[in-house]
Amino acid sequence: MSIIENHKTVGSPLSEGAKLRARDVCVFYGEKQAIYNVSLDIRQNEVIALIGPSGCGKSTFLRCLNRMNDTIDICNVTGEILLDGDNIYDPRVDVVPLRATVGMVFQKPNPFPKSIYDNIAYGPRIHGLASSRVDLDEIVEKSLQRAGLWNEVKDRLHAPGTGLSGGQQQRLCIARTIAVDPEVILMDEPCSALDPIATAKIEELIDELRENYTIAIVTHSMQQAARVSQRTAYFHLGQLIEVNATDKVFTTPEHQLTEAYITGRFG
Ligand SMILES: Nc1ncnc2c1ncn2[C@@H]1O[C@H](COP(=O)(O)OP(=O)(O)OP(=O)(O)O)[C@@H](O)[C@H]1O
Repeated sequence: MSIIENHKTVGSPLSEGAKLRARDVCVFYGEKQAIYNVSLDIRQNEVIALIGPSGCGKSTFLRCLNRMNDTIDICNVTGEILLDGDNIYDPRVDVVPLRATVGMVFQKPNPFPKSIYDNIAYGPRIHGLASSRVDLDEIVEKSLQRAGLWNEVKDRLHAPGTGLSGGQQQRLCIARTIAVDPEVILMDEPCSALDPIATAKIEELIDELRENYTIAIVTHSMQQAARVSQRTAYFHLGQLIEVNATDKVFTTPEHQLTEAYITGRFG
């Protein structure tokens, strides 16, 4: 029997007082199963990194956490995901406010073809978060400040967002996520399109954001996982193999598959 058929998750996938709890989550694309019975808690104000070889299901699992997989017709999710104890897959849940509370930043910066100001103001307008122009101005400024972009753009708020550098665009997308008052931010390889300097800025920002938000980040870079996260979850062929404190995962992993991956024997 292969290791994977026989595996039991090691580490501590469950915890007290978690912000998000995934229980026995399976994901299917049509007939094909991509995630197998994953149970994992994500704690308040932590950065958790999801790592593993290409195709192991990191992004699929991340997208379960704010029902982004609902946008893929053939995708079917079973199991339970609780946000502060409430099942986000309950049919009564409206995914629009859910995706504001559990926001997402994608691999490639995707600003709207609008001004910097309107990129940030768009969400608060739809969600009715500002009662006046002054309110809206305040949200825009605060979000850009939290995303570490305010000083670079405050004199050109009405210039197109697409005119910013790649790293600035990604911080704009983070500011846009922040503007609708999220509690959790999901990041799917947010630095893979960025140079090392822009990457360092986003990593610094992730560390600052942890004070106010809970963050789950998918990354291919083990150095990045080590730099930004407190816990790391290792996925392999759709299964959660190990979750532990990040320094433990990278120094004394409990599972031989984790060890093989971090030492570069596959992946
Ligand atoms: N929209 C889709 N339709 C069908 N199959 C999909 C779809 N998205 C992902 N898959 C399949 O699900 C499995 C997990 O893919 P996923 O993208 O979640 O992995 P990943 O670990 O994030 O990979 P990578 O590191 O390459 O981005 C793969 O076998 C992939 O081919």
